[in-house]
Amino acid sequence: MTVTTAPALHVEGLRVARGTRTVLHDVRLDIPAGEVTALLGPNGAGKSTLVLALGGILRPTGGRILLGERELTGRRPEKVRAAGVAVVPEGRRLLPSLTVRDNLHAAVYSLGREARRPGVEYALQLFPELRQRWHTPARALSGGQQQMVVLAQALASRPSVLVVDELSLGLAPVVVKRLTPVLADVAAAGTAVLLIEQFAHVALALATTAHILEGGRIRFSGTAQELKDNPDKLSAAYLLRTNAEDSPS
Ligand SMILES: Nc1ncnc2c1ncn2[C@@H]1O[C@H](COP(=O)(O)OP(=O)(O)OP(=O)(O)O)[C@@H](O)[C@H]1O
Repeated sequence: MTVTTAPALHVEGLRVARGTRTVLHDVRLDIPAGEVTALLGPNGAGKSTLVLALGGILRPTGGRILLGERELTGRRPEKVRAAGVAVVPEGRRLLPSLTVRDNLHAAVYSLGREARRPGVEYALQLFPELRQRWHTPARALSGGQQQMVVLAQALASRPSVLVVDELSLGLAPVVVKRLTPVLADVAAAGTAVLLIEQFAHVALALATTAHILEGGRIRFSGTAQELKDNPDKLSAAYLLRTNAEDSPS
């Protein structure tokens, strides 16, 4: 596989408010090309807020977001996306009455004419199962297939950076096992992948570097191996759950 050197995403001193309350304080993260970085943390830690800020949906009140040398802070979502940062927010929905084909075509519509077809082809190489469901309306797909289309939509733009919020939420372990190698392959091909998970085992199995966000602050940054070797460093007990049956209902 050809490894390209995509720029890394750098987050420095990021501060983000929801309403009048600051929920992210001085967040610093590097998301390097060519690997998966995990961001773990309990409910309400601010993970989804960070994802929305990275995607340009929430405007930071302080700090910077850089793609390589390029300033993305305060840019609108379409500009962020055009710069090469694809964000899959938690619970992203497809257009239910549109087919897989039309959902994918809608996602690549804003790309240049030449990039559309190769983008869709690339996404279908990663998820060949979608060819069999090509003319199926999204509402008739299983949860796992819907998540595949959502990831395919993000990957069809061949992003330099892919941010995925709660990949495994609501999915059966067998489906998660199907999806996670795709993220590993995408990273191995040179993309910077940030995987946000409430359940540590999924993310730590893929990640090189891991961060723990708690109360809107980064409490740990180190190797994923360090967290696997020292589970006590995962400060919230439920981060240690090892399968979906343990998920809080
Ligand atoms: N729309 C909103 N308006 C005001 N406060 C919000 C809003 N959305 C989230 N918050 C608050 O911001 C903080 C961070 O929430 P966020 O959703 O980013 O956390 P999270 O780590 O993604 O948790 P979860 O896994 O539960 O989504 C929480 O205290 C939450 O109550």
